[in-house]
Parts: sequence; structure tokens; C-alpha cells
Amino acid sequence: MSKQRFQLKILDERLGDTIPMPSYATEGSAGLDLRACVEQPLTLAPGETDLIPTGMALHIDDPSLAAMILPRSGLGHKHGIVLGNLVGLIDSDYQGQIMVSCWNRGNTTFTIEPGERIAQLVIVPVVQAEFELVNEFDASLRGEGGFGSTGGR
Ligand SMILES: O=c1ccn([C@H]2C[C@H](O)[C@@H](COP(=O)(O)OP(=O)(O)OP(=O)(O)O)O2)c(=O)[nH]1
Ligand SMILES: [Mg+2]
Repeated sequence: MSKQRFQLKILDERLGDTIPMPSYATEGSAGLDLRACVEQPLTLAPGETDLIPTGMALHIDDPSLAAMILPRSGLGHKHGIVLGNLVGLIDSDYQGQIMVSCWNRGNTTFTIEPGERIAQLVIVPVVQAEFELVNEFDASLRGEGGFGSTGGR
């Protein structure tokens, strides 16, 4: 298990009080559940997208890490509540509020309650690329084949 400490700012005073802090649901969870810091229940009609505050800012600070915001599978599968950007990427130098773009891709209206868990945040390793310009690559087994080039099932 790898654990690391990050600076976090509470931007909504309900967070850590009436709205629980983001936390791992189980010891083995990869994602921290993020909660909607909305003032009122927020209704998302089919097709609608809204940007939802999480009430907190996280400074990852380490360029070899980033955070990704992913949908919760239950909300996404059962209710069609996914992310307007499909996946959110939080840069290590971002110090603003973490926002979640919620998209109702389903065909029924969904209401997000204050404090509801709307998405999850996963800390991931990052390698920043530098480029070495070449004219030819050393041969690989795949070469330039892609998009189904390895044949049927
Ligand atoms: O779901 C998201 C995605 C991004 N962000 C914040 C953190 C991230 O570091 C910043 C910029 O995100 P990104 O680079 O994906 O957006 P952009 O459209 O390229 O904006 P920018 O020009 O600010 O980089 O916005 C969020 O709070 N939630
Ligand atoms: Mg960007």
C-alpha cells in the first residue's frame, strides 16, 4: 500500500462537518469519493450538464503525479450520470477548486442532493515526455499495424 500526504484546502465550510470529507470507501479502494457541495438539490434533465463544486482544493504539487476524476459505476450505469468531459484530469500544479462536470446522458431526470457522492478521484503516476527526434525506429513486432491489425477474436 502506498500512501502520501497532500495539502487540501476546505472551500465550503460544510465539508468535514455536515458533508463528509472525501474518503476511501474501503481499505482497498482506488478512488476517493467526491461529494457535491451544492446549496440546493440540483436537477439534471436528460442531456443536461452542470459543473458541480466539491468544496475543496487539492495541491498535488508533485509533477510525477496527477489526479483523475472518474464516474462512479453505479451512478453511470444505473442513472446515466457520467462526466461531461468523460474523464477529468487534475494537474499537479492546480490549486483551484476541484470541479466535477456532471452529465446526465440518460433519459430520465436525476437529482443530485447536497453531499451526494458524484464521482471519484484517483491519484495516478505521471511521466512527462521528452522527445528524441529520429528518422527510423528500431523494428518492433507490431510495426505500424493498429486498429484491428492483429485479426479476429
Ligand atoms: O474535471 C475536471 C477537470 C479539470 N479540472 C481543473 C484541474 C485541472 O488542472 C484544470 C485544467 O484542466 P484541463 O487541462 O483538463 O482543462 P483545459 O481545458 O486544458 O484548461 P486549461 O487551459 O486551464 O489547462 O482544471 C477540474 O477541476 N475538474
Ligand atoms: Mg489544459
